[in-house]
Amino acid sequence: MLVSNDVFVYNFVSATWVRGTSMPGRQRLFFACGLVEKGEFLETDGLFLNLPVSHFSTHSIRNHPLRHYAIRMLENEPIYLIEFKIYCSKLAIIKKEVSCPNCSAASIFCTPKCLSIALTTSHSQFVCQALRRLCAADSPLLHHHHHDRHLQARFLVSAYNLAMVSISDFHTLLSLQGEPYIDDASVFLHSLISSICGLLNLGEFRFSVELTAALLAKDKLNAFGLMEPFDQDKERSVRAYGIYPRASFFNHDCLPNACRFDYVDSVSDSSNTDIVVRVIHDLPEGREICLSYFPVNLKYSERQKRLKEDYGFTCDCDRCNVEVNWSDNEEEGEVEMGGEDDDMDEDEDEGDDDDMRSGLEAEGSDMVKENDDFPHAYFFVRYMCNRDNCGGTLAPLPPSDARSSTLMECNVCGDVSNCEEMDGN
Ligand SMILES: C[S@@+](CC[C@H](N)C(=O)[O-])C[C@H]1O[C@@H](n2cnc3c(N)ncnc32)[C@H](O)[C@@H]1O
Repeated sequence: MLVSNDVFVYNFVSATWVRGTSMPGRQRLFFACGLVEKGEFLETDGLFLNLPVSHFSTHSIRNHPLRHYAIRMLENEPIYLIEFKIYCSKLAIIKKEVSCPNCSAASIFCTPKCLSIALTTSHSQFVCQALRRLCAADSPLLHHHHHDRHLQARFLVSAYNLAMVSISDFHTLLSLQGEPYIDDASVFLHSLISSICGLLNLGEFRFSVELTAALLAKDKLNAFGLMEPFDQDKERSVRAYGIYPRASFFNHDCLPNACRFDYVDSVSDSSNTDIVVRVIHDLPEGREICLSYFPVNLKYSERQKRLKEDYGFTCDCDRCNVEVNWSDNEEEGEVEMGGEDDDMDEDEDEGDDDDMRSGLEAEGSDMVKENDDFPHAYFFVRYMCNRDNCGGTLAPLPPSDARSSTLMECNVCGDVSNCEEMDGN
């Protein structure tokens, strides 16, 4: 068994997943401790992985430049930040909004009841006052700086509120990976929070620039971005960030064996913000279950840059170990494999793909073939969506009646295709 101390065991559907700390330099991973069949999923139970994002209708989501932060810690009332307002979390779609009477410019709720619940939790007096002051703050630095500074300030207000309303949830947030790094941004944000909130009494924690920097680091390394709906003609942007404490234990791999789905726009109740992680293909016992932190079709240099800058590590996954030896031209070759601009065009590479497919299928579900110049070609053919400008990853729908599904769903555009047809059966 690949686990040592700090082990947590969860049961999901028919698979057992284990989180342990055994790998050198890598911590708290999910491991399959039995065969995990393709499509099986880490089921959100509406508790720790459930992150309601918005109560807007699909139409208004599309037309609203939403960006928000959410913290949902266990059963704590979540906090949602969208642009410069805080939204409640109760319902996915509401007809009429209710504003907080004290900071109407900053916070909106779905019903009066929801507002009254929030007043003792996510929208405490502290948050209400801090938001009012933050909206009124006319710091040239805020205007000067990136728009992200506002979002970070909102995140900090939410995080510090957590320390006051649920210390155990605050502990959970602080237990996530991410070391404090004191730089100009954290110093600026800490003094901003100090100026609008005063000296916070956080019990066992000392309100300090170190703590602010630690919170910012947790956010940076662990927040999940929930994207705007897919639109073939537009670049997709993030509309929400959320911290899902347990889902954030998944490490990254450039050829992931699991991928994340959300159904923000297609589910009409509050579970529309559940995160669902599904494995892409069967996994043997002991295999680490990894996600890709960004679309899988990025080039080696782009992936390394993002992982270094955003997550602070150098990736040495199997795919990177092959691509590190590629010349720039070869790298270009990979990206253009399917056409001019990052898209797959199956026709062009049909012959090669077929060879690769049969070779790898004969080997079982392991995608990496040693001594091959392009061992992951199969992955792109089989598991990358080929819709224009999509770049999503395909995973089978969950198994039903003990049978694996042959339907593959794209985690970006939502298209469902039949893999038997793809295989020509
Ligand atoms: C969302 S957390 C993943 C879970 C984390 N390992 C933990 O123990 O909580 C992201 C961080 O995990 C580490 N990480 C994730 N994937 C990694 C990989 N392939 N190699 C090395 N470190 C990785 C990096 O420090 C990254 O910033």
